[in-house]
Amino acid sequence: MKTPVVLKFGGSTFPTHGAYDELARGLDERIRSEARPMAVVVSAMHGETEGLRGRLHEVNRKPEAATGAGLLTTADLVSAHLLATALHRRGRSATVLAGHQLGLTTNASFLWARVVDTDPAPLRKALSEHEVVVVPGGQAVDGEGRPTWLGKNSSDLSALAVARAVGSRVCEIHSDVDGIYTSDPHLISGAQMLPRVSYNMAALMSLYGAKVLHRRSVQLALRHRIEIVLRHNRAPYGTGTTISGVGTQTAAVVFDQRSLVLDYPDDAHADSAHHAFHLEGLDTVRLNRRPSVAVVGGYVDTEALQRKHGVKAGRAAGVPVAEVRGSKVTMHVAPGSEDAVRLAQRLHDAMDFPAASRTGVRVEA
Ligand SMILES: Nc1ncnc2c1ncn2[C@@H]1O[C@H](COP(=O)(O)OP(=O)(O)O)[C@@H](O)[C@H]1O
Ligand SMILES: N[C@@H](CC(=O)OP(=O)(O)O)C(=O)O
Repeated sequence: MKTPVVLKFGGSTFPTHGAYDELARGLDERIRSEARPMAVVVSAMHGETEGLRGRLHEVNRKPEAATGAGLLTTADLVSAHLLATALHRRGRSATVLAGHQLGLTTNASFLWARVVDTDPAPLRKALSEHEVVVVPGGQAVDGEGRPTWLGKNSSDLSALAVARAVGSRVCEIHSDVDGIYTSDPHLISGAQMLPRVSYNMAALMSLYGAKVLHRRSVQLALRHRIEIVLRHNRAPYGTGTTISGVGTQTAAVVFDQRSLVLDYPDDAHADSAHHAFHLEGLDTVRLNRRPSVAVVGGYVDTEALQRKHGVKAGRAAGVPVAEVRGSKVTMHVAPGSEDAVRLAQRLHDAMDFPAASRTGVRVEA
C-alpha cells in the first residue's frame, strides 16, 4: 500500500451541511490526482460539542466524566458520517473508524485522556479496503473499551496520532486560517503569517493560546518527526505554515479570550494548583512574577478541579496575553476579554516586524 495521506479538517470547515459535499468534491479531486489512500480526521460542526455539553448540564449539573466523554465525542462522529456519506454520493469508497475501532487506547482520564497505546492494524486494514477512512477527532477508548475524550479541540492530536500509526511523514491540518500568524488574525490587525515555524515555537505558541494547533499534537509531531502543514479549509486549500525542525526566531502576541489567570495568596498555593491542573492533563502556565496560574483555552471547571485536589480556589484576575520574543515570554494580564484584544493589539503594534513581510497576509474569514 502507498503511504496514506493524512488530512484534518477542523470544525470551522463545516458551517453548514453543504460544506460536507464541498469537502467531498475537494477530496475526490485529490484522490484522482494522487491515487493514495486517505485518512481524514474531522471535527464536529462548529458549536455542536458545546451544544451537547449544555444539554448534559441541563440534565445533571455534575455529570460523571465518563458520561461527558461518551456524549461530547458523538458530535465529531456525526460529522465523520456526514463526510462519509457525501463521499459515497460522489462514488468514492469511504468508511468511518470511530474511537472504539481505531486502535487508540488511552488512560481513564475521561475528559483529557492521554494515549497509552496505538495499534496501527485497524487503520491499515481500513485504508487497504477503502479510498477514504474518516476518523472522528478526539475519540478513543480506555483499557476497558470505555469512550474517552482527548480533550477540547483535540482533533489535531487525533490527526497526528493517525499519521504516526500509518507511518506518514506529513500531516495536513486545515482550518479557517492558512497558518500560524504573529497574533490571532481574526482579532489583531497587521498579524502576519509565519511560513516556517519550528516545533518548539509552535508548541510554545499553542501553550499560550494560539488555538490554531493543539499543543500535544505538536509534541507528538516533534517526537516522531512528522511535518505539520497548515492549510486553508476551502478550495484551493492554500498552504501557509510548515512546522518542522526548522524555523526562524519569532516574535508574536498570543492569547485566547477564554483563558483565565487565577491569583493565589502565595507561591506555595499557586504551585499546588499548577501541579493539580497538570495532573489533570490541562495546559496551565505558572506565572513567574506573581503567585498565579494561567489556565489556557477555557472550557474547564477550574473550581471543581481545585476542590477535587484539595487546593484553595484561586481568584479570577483576568485574561493572560503572552508577548513572545523568541523563547522569551512576558505574560501580561488584561482585566477582561475585550481588554485582552486591545492590549494584544498595542503589544503587536509595538513589535518591530520587517516591513516587507507586512504584505502577503492571507486570511479568509
Ligand atoms: N496566532 C494565531 N495564528 C493563527 N490562528 C490563530 C492564532 N491565535 C488564535 N488563532 C485562531 O485559531 C483559529 C483556528 O483554530 P480553530 O478555531 O480551532 O479552528 P478549527 O475549528 O478549524 O480547528 C482561527 O480562526 C484564529 O482565530
Ligand atoms: N469536538 C471537538 C472538535 C475539535 O477538536 O474542534 P476543532 O478541530 O474545531 O478545534 C471540540 O469541540 O473540542
